[in-house]
Amino acid sequence: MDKTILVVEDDRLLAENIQNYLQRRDYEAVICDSAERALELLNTTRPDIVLTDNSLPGMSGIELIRKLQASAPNLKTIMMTGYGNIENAVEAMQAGAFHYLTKPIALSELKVLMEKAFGTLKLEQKLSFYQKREAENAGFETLVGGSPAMLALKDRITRILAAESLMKNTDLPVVLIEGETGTGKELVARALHFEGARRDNPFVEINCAAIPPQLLEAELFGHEKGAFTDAKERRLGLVETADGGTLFLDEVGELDLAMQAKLLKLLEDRSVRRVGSAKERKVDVRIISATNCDLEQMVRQGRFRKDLFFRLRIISLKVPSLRDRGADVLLLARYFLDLHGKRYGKPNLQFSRDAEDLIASYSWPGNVRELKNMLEQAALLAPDQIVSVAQLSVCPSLATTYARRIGDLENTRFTRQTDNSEEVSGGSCGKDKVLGALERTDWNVTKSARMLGITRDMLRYKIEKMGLVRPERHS
Ligand SMILES: Nc1ncnc2c1ncn2[C@@H]1O[C@H](COP(=O)(O)OP(=O)(O)OP(=O)(O)O)[C@@H](O)[C@H]1O
Repeated sequence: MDKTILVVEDDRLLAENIQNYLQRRDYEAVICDSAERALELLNTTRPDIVLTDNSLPGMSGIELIRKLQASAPNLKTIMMTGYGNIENAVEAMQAGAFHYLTKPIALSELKVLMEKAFGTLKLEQKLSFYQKREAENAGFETLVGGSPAMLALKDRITRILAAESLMKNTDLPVVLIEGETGTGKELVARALHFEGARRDNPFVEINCAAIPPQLLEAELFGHEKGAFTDAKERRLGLVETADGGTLFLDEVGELDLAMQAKLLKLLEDRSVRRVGSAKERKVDVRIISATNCDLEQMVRQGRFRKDLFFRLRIISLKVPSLRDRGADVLLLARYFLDLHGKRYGKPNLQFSRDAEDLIASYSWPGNVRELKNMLEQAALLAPDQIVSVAQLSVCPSLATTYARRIGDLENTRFTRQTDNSEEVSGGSCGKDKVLGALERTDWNVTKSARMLGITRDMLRYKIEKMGLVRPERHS
């Protein structure tokens, strides 16, 4: 990386001193004596850092920083202020400066600051590299499926994106994505972000069910140093991290009422207050949330705020369950078998006829995720090119269904009904019930799964997804 610094200083001697010092350290240093000239030089010198004095003839250094923030936000600016002129330093930082230096300039301090600024730039470049890589796997085409239900969903997403592209600003509407667990809600959220106007900015996700309520506020809104015992440093929250981009709130139905009130405030004021701070900070985030709960029912039960529900559901998307996608089940099964097969060095894996029948007849309570995970195991363990029922039966719940299907049609119907029940699908937002069952059975997964009417695999998945941890016993 070429490291170029533009020094804006009308004291010629000082400017040349700084230039010589930086050049001796292998930096490219260009000097100029006014903010206006600095702006002209931007295109030709393409600096990474602008080091500027404040009192310049014409436009001030602070004004220059403001202009640079607006036109070249990736650039790092550093303000040089007169000794004791702390107001200027504060103003510069508020205008978006990376740092400030007090005059007389200590060259050793300048060196440390340059290293720090270039270190930050490198990290940011790395982040944007990861972001680009992530974007490649997050577009619209990652949503496999051609069933009427999926085509309707894709059509709705396309229409939303088309309408958003006509918007004059990037203040994109809030979206709520509903659907059973594992149906692809996160994939839909990513498609909306990476196909939309905010695609070059961060996509930050948080699973509201996986973080204990007492930690969630600091995680989302950040905290100041010393705000609580473990707050050794000031930390940005995820909302601020997502500034300019999208904040994806997964399992939003798991937020408790106190956090719901804070989220509502964020949606209304577009600002955050870090824990331990009195200051509100403006943020520009697009909020997409997802849930497998029946939020309307939760509103009726007083468990979810009505005003928040309406705020979150400006645009609503429903992702269909896998069992309602007809031939997509096989399409996805072949897609995943191929995907995992290639990963494990087994290209050209195929299903036997029976295996396809079985896949098509099972009700997939864990939806696409269950299918994908099951096929990873099948691909890994496949002894030859044809994947038969025997390889699929590594998934106990599937084996049971198959056994029932061929032995007892009545039972199959029963299984399907059970699998379709709210409890299995997570449609009634089962965290309390899951926890209740686990507590009653002393965390016996088999017994709890039976009690809940779901498979053991499904219960294990839910435990992991909901971040449930068995409490330690105290003797
Ligand atoms: N239509 C699809 N095409 C390809 N892969 C899919 C599709 N739908 C889901 N997947 C894959 O299935 C897995 C689960 O999807 P995802 O995490 O988006 O589901 P979810 O609805 O957000 O789940 P949860 O409610 O548990 O958070 C992911 O690995 C995802 O890539």
